[in-house]
Amino acid sequence: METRTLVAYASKYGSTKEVAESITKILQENGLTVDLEHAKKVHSLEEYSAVVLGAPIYVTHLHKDAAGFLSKHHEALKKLPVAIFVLGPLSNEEEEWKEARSNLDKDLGKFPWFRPVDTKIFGGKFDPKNLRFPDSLLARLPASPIHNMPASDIRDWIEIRDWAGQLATRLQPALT
Ligand SMILES: Cc1cc2nc3c(=O)[nH]c(=O)nc-3n(C[C@H](O)[C@H](O)[C@H](O)COP(=O)(O)O)c2cc1C
Repeated sequence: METRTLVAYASKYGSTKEVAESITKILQENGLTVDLEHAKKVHSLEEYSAVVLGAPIYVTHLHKDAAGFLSKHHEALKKLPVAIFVLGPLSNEEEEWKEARSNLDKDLGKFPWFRPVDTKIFGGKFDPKNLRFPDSLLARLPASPIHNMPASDIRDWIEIRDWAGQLATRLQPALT
């Protein structure tokens, strides 16, 4: 029987989607059969043997489409190997990465049944010119952490590809 892996993602401005695309490609290059889908568009996990979920952090929380995915598919996800990756930090400051990890742990703590095979944080991408409401409004508030923040893209594509490559071997045994 053919086994399939799902890469599901949530994304507001596309940077997590691009990472999900890169991870999909690496998994495929490593011999896995992979579908890439927006998390909201996934109706059933019936045909999948493993899942990779990707999402950005927004205002200290995992994107709602990822949280919704975990809630909606919780019975199926309990029985599958699942890896999660998250985009967030916009600089290399240690404090920002620690905060992202703590925010992620807090949100995943709401799903105590969820035991991912790996939980990875990658740096994110930020472009103040592309922000839509209400983020554009948030960026104008002097007290906001994104006020006057310059554009940045600290996604580390080598790290992303390495992670996906290792994931392929970790998900493989579950697929055989
Ligand atoms: C309004 C706004 C709030 C954000 N809040 C956080 C945050 O609380 N923690 C964090 O680590 N990153 C935060 N980020 C950074 C995003 O997670 C990062 O830009 C990510 O790459 C966006 O993914 P997307 O392009 O897929 O939507 C925020 C970005 C924006 C625009």
